[in-house]
This record gives sequence, C-alpha cells and structure tokens, in this order.
Amino acid sequence: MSTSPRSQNNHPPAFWLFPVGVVLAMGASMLPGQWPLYMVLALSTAVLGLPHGSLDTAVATRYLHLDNPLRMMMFLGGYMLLAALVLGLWWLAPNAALAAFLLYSAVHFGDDVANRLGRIGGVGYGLWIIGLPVALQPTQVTPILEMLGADQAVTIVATGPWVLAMGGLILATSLALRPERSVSDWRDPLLLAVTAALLHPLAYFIAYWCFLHSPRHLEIAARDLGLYGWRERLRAVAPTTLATYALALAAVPFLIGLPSDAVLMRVIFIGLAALTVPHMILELIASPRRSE
Ligand SMILES: CC1=C(/C=C/C(C)=C/C=C/C(C)=C/C=O)C(C)(C)CCC1
Ligand SMILES: [Fe+2]
Repeated sequence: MSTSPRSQNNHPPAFWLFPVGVVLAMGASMLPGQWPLYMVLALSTAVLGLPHGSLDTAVATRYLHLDNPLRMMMFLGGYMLLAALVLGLWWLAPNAALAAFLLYSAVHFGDDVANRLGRIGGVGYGLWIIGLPVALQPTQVTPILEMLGADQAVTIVATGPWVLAMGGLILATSLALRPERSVSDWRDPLLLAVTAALLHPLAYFIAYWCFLHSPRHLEIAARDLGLYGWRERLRAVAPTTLATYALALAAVPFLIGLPSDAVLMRVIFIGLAALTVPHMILELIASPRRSE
C-alpha cells in the first residue's frame, strides 16, 4: 500500500535508469582487456553523458536572453574561451588542473542534490562520488590519472581515503538533518559504494555519469525549458552534441605521438574538465531561476 502509483510517479526517470546502468556497467567491466571498456565509455559518454551539457545552448537562450545571432555568438565565444583557458591551465600545470578538476567535479555533482541537502550537503555528496573510486581502486585510478598528464598522480590518489571520509561524514550528517531528503539521496550513494568496490573505476563512472547525473540533469533542465517529448529534446541537443563531437575529433591531431589509450582518456576527461567550467557557470545563473 505504501507504494501508491502517485509516489512511484514522483521518481524521475534517473531513479530507475541508474540501477539499470549499474548492471550494464557490471557487464562492461567484465569485458576482457581495456579497449572494450574504453569503447563503451566513449560511446556512452557521446550518447548519454554529453547531451545534458548540450542543452546549455537552449538554457542560455532562455536565461541569458540570446535573442539575436550576435548575442548567441558572444555566448558561444565566451563558453569556448573559458574551455580554452582550462586547456591552457592543463598544459601549464597538469597536476594542479587535475586536482582542481576532481574538486570542481565534486561541487558540480553536488548540484544533483543541493536543492534538498543544501550546498554543503551537496559538496559532501560530490566528494563521496569522486572519493569512492579513488580510495577503493587506487591501483586502477593512478595510471588513468597519469595518462591525463599528471606526474603526481600517486600523491593525488593518496588523498582519496581522506576525501571519501570527509565526503561521507558531511553527506551522512546532512542526510540525517534534512527531512527534505529523497530516497534517491541515500540509495544512490550506497549503490555507488557497492559499484566502486566491485567495478573498474571507468565502469563506475559510466554508471554514475551516464545513467544518473546526465539523465537527472537533462530531465530537470528540459522540463524547465518546456521540452517534454523525446523528439523535441533530441532536436534541442543535437546541434551542440554534434559540434562537440567535431571539437573532440579536432583535438586528436594535437595529441599525436601519445599512446592511443592516453589520447582517448585525454579527449574524454580533459575535454570534460574544459566544458564543465562554463557549464557550471551557466548553471549557477540558471538553476536559482528554475521553479523546480
Ligand atoms: C578521470 C577519472 C575519474 C574522474 C572523473 C571526473 C572527475 C569526471 C567529471 C565529469 C564531469 C564534471 C561531468 C559533468 O557533467 C574517476 C571517475 C575518479 C576515476 C577514473 C579516472
Ligand atoms: Fe553535468
């Protein structure tokens, strides 16, 4: 009786998608060798992860009033400039850029729950998400961070258990103190802990980013823009998603000479690091103005 149709309908699609993603990621992490998993990562990033950021052009059109082509060009120019600054920082100081990326990703992931758990509770949630694979799979995370150009990966990874403990403590405290918490706010961190303990860190990342973070954000942002149907949503994200694929491909010639696994990791993760900064700044402007 407790699960009336109404309470079931209250769960957003990501509530169900995420456990499905965990099972799929489990399959991906059992594939032999590293390349099949890398390919699943590339494909799911392209198809499921990126589109939530691609909605940024539509979000900006509404909240930055991009009502003429000049304003749109200025927005796109500013967005690309911020991304280029991150790439420049990565070039000059890869260790600092990587450490900063892990931290601002935690803040960004915290936005998923901040409207219920508060800003600090959100940061705890984000630190928990980043800390889990780093603390539980250090020998698998270190070489990936090295592929991203960090020569201090061992030091960064050594902070994992502390980050995880701090995140866990903040998250548990805010879950206990905030009656607004939803089932998802404690179920997902527990499911993520199991996933991080059992799966390859990249499979863990696929489960979280492609099956929880991206669909959750996409649902909130799309509803806010009045986009309800699949067709409408696809139309809204397609041009920016395709442009991002082109940018990712354009980055490859700059990485020639690196091993091909490092090229793929850099395009995906340094690319995400670059796009997340303008994405977060836009969200900072848009999210307080959303009604939900
Ligand atoms: C590189 C790397 C990691 C971090 C990934 C991050 C931090 C991704 C951030 C993505 C963002 C901010 C997307 C925005 O929507 C893990 C999973 C710790 C372990 C494996 C190697
Ligand atoms: Fe995001």
